[in-house]
Amino acid sequence: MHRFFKSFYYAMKGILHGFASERNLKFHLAAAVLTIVLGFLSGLSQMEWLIIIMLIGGMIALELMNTAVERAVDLVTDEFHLLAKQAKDLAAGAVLIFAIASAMIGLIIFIPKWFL
Ligand SMILES: Nc1ncnc2c1ncn2[C@@H]1O[C@H](COP(=O)(O)OP(=O)(O)OP(=O)(O)O)[C@@H](O)[C@H]1O
Repeated sequence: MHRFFKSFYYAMKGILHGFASERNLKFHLAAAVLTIVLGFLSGLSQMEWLIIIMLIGGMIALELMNTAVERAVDLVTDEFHLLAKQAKDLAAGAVLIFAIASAMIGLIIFIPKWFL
């Protein structure tokens, strides 16, 4: 049990470090708060809330993983290296794909509530 709480403690430290140091994570947090406020104003269904929670959680988790890749690459080299570039660009690409999919799903959920 002690090990479990220690892992939880370090995971929380990682999350806090991510939000404190990464501009993108601050942006995602602001977008998440805005989405939740809009969700309450729009009267989302239970299923819509489940989707929104999954998207917000997935987006933040993916951005934390992207930051971890950046840190790991920077630890290995601070010189230009094609593999370092590919690793960072691939991780950033994963974030971008999830962000685009999230934005599209968000529009599909919210547009009918406000404009149709
Ligand atoms: N060691 C490296 N070798 C080659 N290319 C690199 C290297 N480090 C970074 N790059 C390139 O520069 C881009 C930006 O890298 P950087 O580490 O500044 O991350 P970032 O996308 O600006 O993220 P953040 O704003 O969170 O720091 C990478 O996507 C990659 O294409």
